[in-house]
Amino acid sequence: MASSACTKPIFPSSFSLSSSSSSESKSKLSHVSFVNTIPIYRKLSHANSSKRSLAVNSVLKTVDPTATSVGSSKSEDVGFLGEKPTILVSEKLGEAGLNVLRSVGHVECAYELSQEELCTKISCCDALIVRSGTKVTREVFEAGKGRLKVVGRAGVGIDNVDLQAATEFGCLVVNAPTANTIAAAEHGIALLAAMARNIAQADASTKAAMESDFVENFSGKWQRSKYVGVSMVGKTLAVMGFGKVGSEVARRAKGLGMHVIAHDPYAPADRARAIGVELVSFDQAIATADFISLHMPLTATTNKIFNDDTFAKMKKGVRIVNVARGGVIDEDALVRALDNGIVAQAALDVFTEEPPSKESKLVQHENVTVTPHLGASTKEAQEGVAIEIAEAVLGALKGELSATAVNAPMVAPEVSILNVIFLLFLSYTATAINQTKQNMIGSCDGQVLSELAPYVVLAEKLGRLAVQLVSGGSGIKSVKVVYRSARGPDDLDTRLLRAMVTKGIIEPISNTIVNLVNADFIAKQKGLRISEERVVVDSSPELPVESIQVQISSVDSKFASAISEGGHISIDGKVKFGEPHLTCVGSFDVDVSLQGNLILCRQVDQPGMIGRVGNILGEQNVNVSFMSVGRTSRRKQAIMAIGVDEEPNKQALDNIGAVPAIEEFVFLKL
Ligand SMILES: NC(=O)c1ccc[n+]([C@@H]2O[C@H](COP(=O)([O-])OP(=O)(O)OC[C@H]3O[C@@H](n4cnc5c(N)ncnc54)[C@H](O)[C@@H]3O)[C@@H](O)[C@H]2O)c1
Ligand SMILES: O=C(O)[C@H](O)COP(=O)(O)O
Repeated sequence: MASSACTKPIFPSSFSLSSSSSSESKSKLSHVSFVNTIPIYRKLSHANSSKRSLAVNSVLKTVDPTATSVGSSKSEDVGFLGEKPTILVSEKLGEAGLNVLRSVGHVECAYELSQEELCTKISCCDALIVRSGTKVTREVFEAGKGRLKVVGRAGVGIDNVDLQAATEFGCLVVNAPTANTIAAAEHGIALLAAMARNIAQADASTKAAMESDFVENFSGKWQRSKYVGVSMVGKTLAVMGFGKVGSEVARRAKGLGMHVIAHDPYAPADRARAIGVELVSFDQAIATADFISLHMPLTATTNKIFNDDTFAKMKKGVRIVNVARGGVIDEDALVRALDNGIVAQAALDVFTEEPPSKESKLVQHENVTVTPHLGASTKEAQEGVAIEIAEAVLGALKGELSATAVNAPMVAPEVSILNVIFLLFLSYTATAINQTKQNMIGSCDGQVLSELAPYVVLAEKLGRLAVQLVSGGSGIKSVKVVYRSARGPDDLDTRLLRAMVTKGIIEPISNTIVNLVNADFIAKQKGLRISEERVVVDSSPELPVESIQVQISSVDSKFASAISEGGHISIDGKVKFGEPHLTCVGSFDVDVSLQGNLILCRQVDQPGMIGRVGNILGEQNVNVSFMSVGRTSRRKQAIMAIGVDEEPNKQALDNIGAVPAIEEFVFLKL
């Protein structure tokens, strides 16, 4: 059992305020010293109530006016006041990173802890550093309550960290997203070649023959004909997920003389072109590939995306490599596909359950090569992630904003209205956002949140809708957000709204949590250019924003009517009666409350359409919440926007598509 003796926490567990205001006209918030490690957005001036601005206090020193005593383990000249931080490292971390941590804190390396041991130790720690093997559950955050300030994930995937719990307990989670990219790509290529040439099987057979008492001179076991492989040159490799790792795999496969295609609905086409890779649809990729290499994140959309249906569409004899996440493959379906020969071989570094159970038919399958999640395990990558994460964790402990923060902390409402804004970023659903809004707004003293809150919800929903209108195979590169407002640029700070549009666009297509801290960083990392335009309109300056328009350029749309005359996907929204509404799709005016889900149909304007679609939905017990029709002119083209509480099943959607007057339709989740 782990020791439970604790040294003093480096910071008190609650915020303390030191007010030194001499002028009533200045906000008390500008005089607050936050005795914590939470990145804070500080309100610079509140003197002119019509001018509201947010500013990032990028290196917020943690000044505790009460902390004056100097103890023997004080850490000075490194940005910490009070005791040195205690940092628990629960999985092997590169020495260079450990040295960075040791230079400022007490570092304890304790590997293979049980959950109980981890919970005991964590109550004495300010920071925890893990890889993918430690499950950082709600219980861990509960045990670390009041002390644990930051969890550092020395790698990319954060699926082993309960982000919601981290957020609720005010614990920042940071990762190291770039330092192991090359290692993962190299491992993908290593598995590809090993699989094509049966390296693992041949190695095992040859060694087994040497150990056997029954063979002499390898008689019958020098299996040259059994392990004839396949060549890679000239073969088609489909890279599924053309992000950091996928594009490096593609680059290397080109060097091996392979014909490389890629599927990634959100990758910029010019990045693919630059590497000489053609972006294709999912079906085209899997139907034409001789080899398929998986590099997408595990999200609700990609979960078991390789299943009986998709294996059936593959070329017989295809070979599959997975160094992404086990969950993107239905493992039972893969066993079936291997048994019936659709998949000739698979090489897997990752599994739904890690380590897999002893009974796993997949791991035991003779045509499967496995490694125990070694993608990131090179000396170089481990040194790289160790330094990257050590710096991120120490920065977070000093109160610096981290570009690799994947959540944001929840703080007491009385601290700052600006901190409350973070809460909106933590809310994954509209309901949660609304609840948060209801719970928090009343207790806040500023106006920034209360006036922007409904627009924050609108901005995220417009982003979420717009990205769902992009058809597969085309990359999103450029997004423009147009704000129509009666206020001048100085009176409207749109960073929060821009971040929410970014969140709405990115979160449905990745496993990245976007917040105010990391929105611009994530957008840049994904090659997404978000530009903004403000149009001054003649309306009430009481409203911060009259309407928001989200445009996505140079992409095809699943719903052609969403393309405006300017040639881009374009949707507009407004806040009406405190609720977000969709007011324009492409060139069609509509008016539908953005709640639940949405069906957009284009049809020839004629009587009876609302009834027909309403009946189809009603038959499937789908409740229509709102409906609006916008048309070019009488009896010409019209768009019907239908808000629905439930998700219609396939039958209902097929029936809508079969209505003769309906020319196109799309179902969108809000
Ligand atoms: N085995 C290992 O040790 C190891 C090491 C590093 C990364 N990884 C894993 O590899 C994966 C990729 O990592 P990365 O750093 O390249 O991430 P990334 O975010 O840079 O790239 C992921 C790409 O997948 C794309 N994508 C999202 N949804 C998709 C879909 N439905 N179909 C196709 N593409 C889709 C995204 O647009 C993005 O371009 C992650 O799952 C990560 O956890 C594993
Ligand atoms: O997500 C990642 O970074 C990889 O899967 C590596 O995980 P690891 O740090 O546990 O090797």
